[in-house]
Amino acid sequence: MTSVDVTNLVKDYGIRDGLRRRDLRAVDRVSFSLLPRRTVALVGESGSGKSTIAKLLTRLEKPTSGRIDVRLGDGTPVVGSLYRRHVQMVFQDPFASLNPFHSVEHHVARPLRIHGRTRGAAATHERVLEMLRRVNLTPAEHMAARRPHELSGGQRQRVAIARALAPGAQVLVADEPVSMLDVSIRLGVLNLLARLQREDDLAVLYITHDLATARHFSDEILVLYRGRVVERGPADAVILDPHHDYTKLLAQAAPDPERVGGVIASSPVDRSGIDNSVCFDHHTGQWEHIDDVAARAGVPDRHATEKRIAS
Ligand SMILES: Nc1ncnc2c1ncn2[C@@H]1O[C@H](COP(=O)(O)OP(=O)(O)OP(=O)(O)O)[C@@H](O)[C@H]1O
Repeated sequence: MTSVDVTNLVKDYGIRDGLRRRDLRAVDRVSFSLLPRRTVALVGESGSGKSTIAKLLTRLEKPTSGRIDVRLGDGTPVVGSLYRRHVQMVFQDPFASLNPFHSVEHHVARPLRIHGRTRGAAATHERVLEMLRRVNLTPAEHMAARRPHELSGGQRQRVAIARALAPGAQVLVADEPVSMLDVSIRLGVLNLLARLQREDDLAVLYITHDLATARHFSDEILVLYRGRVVERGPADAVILDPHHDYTKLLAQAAPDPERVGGVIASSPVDRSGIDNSVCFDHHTGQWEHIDDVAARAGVPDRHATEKRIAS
């Protein structure tokens, strides 16, 4: 069982501003923990920093500062190539994330070989079929021989999930995993992720625009606004009793929080006066300034976090 502690994560990108260059802070002192069998949802609009956090967790980007500590159940740090095996990502676009020239079998077999999970062609083939059955891509022999263009979006995303789990991943970062899929099949893919999570004791970070699925499929929600966490707490509390003006705005923009696919409106809404220097924490029932949250996060208290999330 693997868990992740993210502490005061910061990511600055150098951007061109007219003739000058300046830093844009995409992620500002974000802290959270991912625990086995638990899902944390990161919600926020486009540009709030969600994908940047996913890239930092999966080492596609390097943090400017802050820590990401991945540990096994006994506390052993997960580093180097083991990190890549343990922490895997499911991307938003199942059309772009699979290579059109390779078969389904190739996509799932590759991580098995790279991470030394199977020995020999026969064992690898068997494991590929097993993974395909686990994600309900059957008959597995038939599906293994298909190429991505022969599959629907939902089937492709199942291949992407099988590929992510093949190396024995314990931490799954799912970046808008269903937003490009037909609304009618979204629930099926999310239910599949939930089942795999239970079976493999996965720690999941679920990144989404969709408050309804965030509520149904996560234990904890972090609301991100311009790189900072402005509200956090148990999923129901954040959605049913939002405190921060930004969360309220998201909840209003989502037409029906009970309906899966109730996506946050992408049209511009008035954000004047919204303050991302304060965060409401439903666990403590208190508002805190980001400087105070960040100062406390520097001294992580895992036990308290676990107890809070479990309660
Ligand atoms: N490589 C980059 N170079 C410069 N700026 C970047 C880069 N990647 C992201 N940003 C900026 O960082 C901020 C956060 O972007 P990010 O993609 O993390 O947001 P997001 O919430 O995931 O949005 P979306 O849902 O559209 O992916 C944005 O202002 C974005 O323009």
